[in-house]
Amino acid sequence: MKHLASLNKYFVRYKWRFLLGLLFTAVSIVFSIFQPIMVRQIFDLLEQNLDSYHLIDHTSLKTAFRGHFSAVLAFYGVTILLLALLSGFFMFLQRQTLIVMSRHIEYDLKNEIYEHYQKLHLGFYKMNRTGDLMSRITEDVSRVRMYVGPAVMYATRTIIMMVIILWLMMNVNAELTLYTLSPLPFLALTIYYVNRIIHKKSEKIQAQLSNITSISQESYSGIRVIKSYIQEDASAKHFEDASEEYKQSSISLAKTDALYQPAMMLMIGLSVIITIFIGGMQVIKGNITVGNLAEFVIYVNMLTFPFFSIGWVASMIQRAAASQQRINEFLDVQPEIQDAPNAQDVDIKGHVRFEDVRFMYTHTGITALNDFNLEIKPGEKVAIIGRTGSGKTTLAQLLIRMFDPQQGRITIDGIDIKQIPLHSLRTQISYVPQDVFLFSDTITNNIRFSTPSAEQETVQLAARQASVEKDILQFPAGFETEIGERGVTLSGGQKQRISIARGLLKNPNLLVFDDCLSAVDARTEKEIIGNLYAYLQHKTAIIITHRIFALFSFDKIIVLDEGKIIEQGTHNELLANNGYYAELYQRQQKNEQESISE
Ligand SMILES: Nc1ncnc2c1ncn2[C@@H]1O[C@H](COP(=O)(O)OP(=O)(O)OP(=O)(O)O)[C@@H](O)[C@H]1O
Repeated sequence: MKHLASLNKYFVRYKWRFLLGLLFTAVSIVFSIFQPIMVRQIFDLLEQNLDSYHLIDHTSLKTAFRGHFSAVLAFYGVTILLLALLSGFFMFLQRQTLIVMSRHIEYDLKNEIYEHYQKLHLGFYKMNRTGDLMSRITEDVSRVRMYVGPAVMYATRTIIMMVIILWLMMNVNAELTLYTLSPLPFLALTIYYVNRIIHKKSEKIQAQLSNITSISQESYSGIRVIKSYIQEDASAKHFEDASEEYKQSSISLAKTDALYQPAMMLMIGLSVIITIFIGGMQVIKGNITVGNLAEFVIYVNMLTFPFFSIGWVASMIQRAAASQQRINEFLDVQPEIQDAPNAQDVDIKGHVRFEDVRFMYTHTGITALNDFNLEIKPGEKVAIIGRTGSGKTTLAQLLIRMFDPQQGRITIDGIDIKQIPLHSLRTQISYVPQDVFLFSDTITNNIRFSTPSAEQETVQLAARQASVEKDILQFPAGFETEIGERGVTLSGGQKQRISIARGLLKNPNLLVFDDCLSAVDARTEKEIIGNLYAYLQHKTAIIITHRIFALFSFDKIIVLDEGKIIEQGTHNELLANNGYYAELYQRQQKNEQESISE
């Protein structure tokens, strides 16, 4: 329950709506309470006047009596109808305030979680599964909404109603009240337990349903592999098994559900029978009137829903508390990468230094960089080459502070990057990642992602510089072509070049290209390198690559192995060195010659 306390700030935020909702609830209940009182008065009137009516022996007097009595009854009937309408109207207002408030809270909470997710460091995403992140922002928030909306609404309704009705009943006859209410706590308990069983079963069904969804999603996206390995039958069997489990659980839930209503009706029926039986005896003894008995039967009916709500609300609160606990676990995680308190904006020129940097991925214990030192002067172009897993990407990630090194420091223009606000640092560095990620949107919007305010011409220029403009213009919708699941399927090389265009559009002084030409053919690679040469003239660039770009005259080439620099120098110096670089170069030359002769 303590976990739900973190939601109190929302009740404070929407206090007027909340208080108004409570007021409407109370008013609606008061109007509904008058109805049994009026019924009692009708019955009592009938009881008191029936004997006198029978004693009248004059026909015209009898007719006048009946006329008068009918008018009284009509008055009561209309009043009861009006009361019911008023009660219903205020109930409508109560839902309009409390349920609408819960929708506002749901919206705020989702945004709070989403914004928090955005601030969290990459390590957090490595530690938690995407499905888990998603279910907290969707399913858990929905359960919490059930608490801030319907549960709060029914709980307040129940409390107010029970207090008023119990007071009224006790005033009439305490003994009858106790007898009448005796089955109702069992009703609350039954509802509570049946609800728990239903929820457990529903959760199992939900998990099975998402399993079915992911099985089908995987088989649709992997349909080419399934077909090429002729695994259609196996795939169908896999789906059928999952569906069978789902069917069994759904049938089991339907059986429990079927118990729900009869159990409720049984308890209500029991209360009514007890009321009529014990109440009847009290009427005979003269302790209460027939009107009181009628009033009691209505009270019992009015109380059944509140008692039913107790069980329902209790299980709703339990589920919401568990969900809020899960949400709080994430909300309590502090981003490891944060702005230093004294961080100051700077205009980055591009003088980069790694000083004795050591970095280990804490969750795996892998040391990706060790005693790493490197200086890149403004305007220099540096290539980073090395075997797979040698730490090249890690180096780039450290520069844009996706992670912070455990030892040593990285400076830009002489300032420790921890002293530069994250936003300023990342705005002034273009990082073109190894894994291309394009959104299901138009090509223009994908390129513009790095600079939302960019003009269309600038977007087109960036595409030209990344040698992808011609490809884009071949599509009927050109730059407005939709890409992604329902749009055009791009080749790996086209995707990489769009990703490069996105990086170039930012036009910063410092750029990092992380192996982003791996899917591009040799001719296009030459073209892009030619374009980059002009583009990068006065900029600092780090180009991470598996291939040697002999055409690009790098100021420095760094060869990494197991997180350490094993060679560095210019192209010619490294060839003369006859080490890993020279070996890689010779292998590459040989491959190129072989492919030409083929
Ligand atoms: N997010 C991560 N969590 C844990 N370990 C990681 C992570 N990313 C990389 N590593 C490990 O750190 C080491 C360096 O990886 P890194 O990606 O920097 O190498 P790389 O030289 O860029 O490799 P490649 O050329 O294949 O991209 C590798 O052993 C890798 O397994």
